[in-house]
Amino acid sequence: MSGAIIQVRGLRNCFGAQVVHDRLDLNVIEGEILGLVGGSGSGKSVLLHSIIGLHRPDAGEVRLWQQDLLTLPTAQRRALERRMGVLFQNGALFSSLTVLENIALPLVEHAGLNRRQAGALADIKLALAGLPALAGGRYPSSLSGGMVKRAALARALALDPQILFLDEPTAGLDPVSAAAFDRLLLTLRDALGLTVVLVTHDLDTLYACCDRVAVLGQKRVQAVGTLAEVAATDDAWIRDYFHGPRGRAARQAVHGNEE
Ligand SMILES: Nc1ncnc2c1ncn2[C@@H]1O[C@H](COP(=O)(O)OP(=O)(O)OP(=O)(O)O)[C@@H](O)[C@H]1O
Repeated sequence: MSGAIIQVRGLRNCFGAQVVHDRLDLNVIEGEILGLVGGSGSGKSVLLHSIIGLHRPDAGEVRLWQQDLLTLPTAQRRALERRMGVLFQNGALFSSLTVLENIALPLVEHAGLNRRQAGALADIKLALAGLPALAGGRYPSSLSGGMVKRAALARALALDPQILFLDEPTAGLDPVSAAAFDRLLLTLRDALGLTVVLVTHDLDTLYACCDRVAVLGQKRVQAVGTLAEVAATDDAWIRDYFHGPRGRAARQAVHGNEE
């Protein structure tokens, strides 16, 4: 792992009188899978949206590859955006398009491919996300939850991003599908050299996939480091989260009973 590919400095986000983030700092290291965790409403999604330029912070700075997305001229901003893939919480696929058309869309719109070329590449992304070719002709509403996540992942990978952002990718999946998604993520990271930022409540995903974890709370990053480092932090929420029954079960599933 080399330097920080994402630097968040002094981030402040407010909605009316509600302060969600205040002087929040975070680094994401190239090649890592970083898990973002924290209680409901701690601002994980708002942080993700701030990083990808969907939400303009009230103060502070987000630098991606040393550049501030929000101050770049449009063409440069678009170029930087193409280096990021995003899987939103509900998949956010267009319901009136087939899965293949959903994946091909960014290739037509942002990479300037014709429909035939985009379709051929979309087929490859579909396979990369572990979906059978037949799924390409189906509409999102006819897919299982796990397949929707994979279709959304295929679309997020359409433009060969270097950073992948995932907002609760395993939410709503049964444990077997969630574990399969975790394995797919690790395979893709290793094969494609991706950097991954992952918002999750899923302790199994954290233990199975993440190199580091950042815990949001009290408007900041309360702790960041390896799972072992973060789990050892003296903080009430972290203690309950990592050392409660679910945390113990997730840790044992990966490490056995050695602790
Ligand atoms: N567009 C908005 N307008 C007003 N308030 C917002 C908006 N977006 C987020 N918030 C508020 O900001 C806070 C943080 O929201 P966010 O969705 O980032 O939390 P989260 O940590 O992702 O929560 P969860 O784990 O429940 O998904 C919440 O109190 C939310 O109501």
